[in-house]
Amino acid sequence: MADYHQNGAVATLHGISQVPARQLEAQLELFAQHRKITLILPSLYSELETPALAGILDELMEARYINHIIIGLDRADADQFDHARSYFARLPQRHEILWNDGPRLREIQAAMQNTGLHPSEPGKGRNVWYCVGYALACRNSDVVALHDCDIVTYSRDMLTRLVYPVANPGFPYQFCKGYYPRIADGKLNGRVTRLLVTPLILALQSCCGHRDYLEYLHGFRYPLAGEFAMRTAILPDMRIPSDWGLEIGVLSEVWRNLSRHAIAQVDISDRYDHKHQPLSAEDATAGLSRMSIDISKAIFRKLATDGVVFSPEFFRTLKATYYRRALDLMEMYYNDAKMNGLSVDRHVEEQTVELFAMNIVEAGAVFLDNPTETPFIPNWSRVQAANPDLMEQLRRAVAEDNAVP
Ligand SMILES: O=C(O)[C@H](O)COP(=O)(O)O
Repeated sequence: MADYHQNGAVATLHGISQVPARQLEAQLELFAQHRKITLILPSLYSELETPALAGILDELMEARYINHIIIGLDRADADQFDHARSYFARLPQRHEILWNDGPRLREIQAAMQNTGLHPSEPGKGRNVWYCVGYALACRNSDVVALHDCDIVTYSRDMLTRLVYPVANPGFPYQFCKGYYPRIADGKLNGRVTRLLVTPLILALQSCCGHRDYLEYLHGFRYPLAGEFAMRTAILPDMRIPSDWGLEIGVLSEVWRNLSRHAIAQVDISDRYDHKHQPLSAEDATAGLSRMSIDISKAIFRKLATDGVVFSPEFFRTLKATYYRRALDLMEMYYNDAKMNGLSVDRHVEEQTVELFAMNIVEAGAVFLDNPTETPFIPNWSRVQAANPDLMEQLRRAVAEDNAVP
């Protein structure tokens, strides 16, 4: 049974739903006549070979309220790009593929490198950043939504609910983040959200005292959800992290740029499952281990800009506080899972918490040792100022790549 609790930090739009999904969709189709909606899909070529993306396309074919779909394609050679073009051809909406590894976009990336504004590392952040630049260059959208391409439990109702709050002209929201429980095969998932982000925020609240930013972050029911929608007008000023801090980085940018009254989160599904990354306990440069370090750094950096002073002693105390909080939460997750007929492996969860505790100290050390590190890719307003032609070059390059042979 869904509740209707509001935490006061950001508006929460629940899934108590007495409104049939098709009715919500019909309303959205009306709003979409005046607020054009673009969907960004950051994808790896390998995802085209999965049933998850095929299922997403089946659903998107019926999403008539979407005006334009922009697919950011990473790790594809020429043959794979050709295959991607025929793969996505069944979408009835206008759509283009950004072939990030193709010669035309490579040339643009090289030109960007000369201005010193190029994203430092490849990955989802860079992919999304180019898609955002292309969406702005097209000048044909009022709302932009984004979601991952590995969602196994996808239905277009998720997209409808995600977009609705920013497309409805009667609502004040400029940014909306999705939330849901990550459960599958009788298991409680969402390991980084449950075992790192929530206890880390609680520990930081204990160590730093009250901070509006921490209260805001804690208000999100699934802060790592990759599903969000926003008014296009806020995109040019948004800096996007190139590493795994993408989701937290976007929330931080929204906190900096918008009033709280303009921010919402929405229940988009009763159940969510996706591709699971390995924990990668042996290798801190991969899997959830790397993710936990990038996310911790993203939060520390944001707090530093809010005046928090860090030291090695602080991080030692934080680690101890985090560990205690995480163990307390583990108990709660365990009992919650049990009562709902789900399972949680307490031993594995505890090992995960031990790894995350070490990674918090590691992230703190990296933060202290690299005071000038900026993993943010510059926002498009700055890129426009540095190179006013770039957006148009990007638009032309994508048009040529996608032109019928
Ligand atoms: O959301 C998360 O916590 C991470 O993406 C990991 O998710 P998983 O445990 O469901 O793989």
